[in-house]
Amino acid sequence: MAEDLLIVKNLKKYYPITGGVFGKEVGVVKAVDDVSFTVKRGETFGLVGESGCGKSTTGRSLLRLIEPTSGEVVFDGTDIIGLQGEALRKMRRNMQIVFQDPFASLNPRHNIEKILEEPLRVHGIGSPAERKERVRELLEVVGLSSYHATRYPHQFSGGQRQRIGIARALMLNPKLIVADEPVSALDVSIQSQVLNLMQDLQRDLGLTYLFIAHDLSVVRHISDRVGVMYLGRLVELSRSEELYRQPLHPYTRALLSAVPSPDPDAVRERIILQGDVPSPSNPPTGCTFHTRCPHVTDECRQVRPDFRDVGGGHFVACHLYNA
Ligand SMILES: Nc1ncnc2c1ncn2[C@@H]1O[C@H](COP(=O)(O)OP(=O)(O)OP(=O)(O)O)[C@@H](O)[C@H]1O
Repeated sequence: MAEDLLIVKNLKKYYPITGGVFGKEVGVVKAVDDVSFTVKRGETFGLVGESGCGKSTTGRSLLRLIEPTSGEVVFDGTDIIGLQGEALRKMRRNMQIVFQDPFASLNPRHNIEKILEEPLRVHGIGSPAERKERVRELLEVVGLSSYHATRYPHQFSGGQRQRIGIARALMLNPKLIVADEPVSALDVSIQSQVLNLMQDLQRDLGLTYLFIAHDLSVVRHISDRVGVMYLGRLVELSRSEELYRQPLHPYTRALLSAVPSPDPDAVRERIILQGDVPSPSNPPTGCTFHTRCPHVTDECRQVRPDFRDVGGGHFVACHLYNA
């Protein structure tokens, strides 16, 4: 069995920008622009970056909820980009998503039983009695009770709704869960409960997570490895402890300088990013971060840095680390 459950290679998603009376294509938004990474079986890969950097588009493209413009996505040994019809449907059972806003993703007119049963019905799995049983089982697994099955989404708190979102994702026994900002809408006190639940489920069910967040402190403890995105590209990728101990890319360092350190004696440089994130429809030449980088040189303005392994699987796209 291959170690990598998911291999993403040169993934791109460009959205056309149309204009004029004839709706001609006048440009493109490079939401995801040549992203490559792998996720090992059983690991949690955190994908972080500011709003609009392309995290969600990456997560959805690799589930084929959005059609990527180009690239390769190999899941469990199968390139899923070319899959259609029944083959795609079968593959999708193994890859599920948990959304940020559990309320928006749950049909308010359906009770929990109907919501949770739906994936099983769609895939023609089990008899009505077996499906009912599975719903009750999953409610217990996510820390709710079987009597919750007859209630409606509005009767639950935010944290409970996210537990329901997680139960729905688990109904088909997936191998991979893309968790797209699963705790961002929750109170801080509830966030850690949901994160702990996700970690317990990962251990008990052997799940693999792609965990998307804008907040580096949220992914820190849950992730084995972390990829940092900026303007549609990965700028740094490394094991989680290493990224927090020794961030290399000036963008990662700036993001981390805004996160309070658990060590009160740690002296962190304060980096204030200049200006706003440029538009992904007109990204800067060379290194796309150069317009905001405190270390910018002429080379950065002209030459796009390679995404290089600087040792032990720590990748960075920055001219500061050229050999
Ligand atoms: N359907 C679309 N049409 C055009 N542009 C889009 C579309 N969806 C996303 N974009 C643009 O693509 C870029 C990446 O968006 P994406 O939602 O993936 O970012 P994100 O990092 O997940 O941000 P957020 O956390 O705010 O969702 C943004 O500039 C966004 O405006």
